Amino acid sequence: MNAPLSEQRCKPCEGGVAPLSPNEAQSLMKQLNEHWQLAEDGRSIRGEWKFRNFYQAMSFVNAVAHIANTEDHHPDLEVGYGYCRMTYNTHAIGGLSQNDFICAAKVDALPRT
Ligand SMILES: C[C@H](O)[C@H](O)[C@H]1CNC2=NC(N)=NC(=O)C2=N1
Repeated sequence: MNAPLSEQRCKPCEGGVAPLSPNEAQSLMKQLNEHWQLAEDGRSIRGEWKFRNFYQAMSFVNAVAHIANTEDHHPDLEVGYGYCRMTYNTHAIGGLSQNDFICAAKVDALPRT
């Protein structure tokens, strides 16, 4: 049995491996919370969060940035007053890897205010 995604660490990825298949991606989606959606083309996952104000949104996004820095795997972020939207994919392979799901699970494990 593998460790939960949120306890795994990202592995450096510089290409040369196949992206996850749609079936593999669908199966990993079950370990993420309801914020996340698998893109129709199966090449990215996207999440949206609502917050009471700018402070809460920025606090969340700073914690997400910390995950990105410690895992060396980086989301695309849109953030503003009361909202954050986030997309993960693995640029090096033009699709999804386990790294995307590890980071998404770590985002899900963040404490919410
Ligand atoms: C070696 C290291 O894994 C790569 O440079 C990382 C950095 N962060 C990254 N982030 C994302 N989202 N995709 C990548 O392919 C990627 N590559």
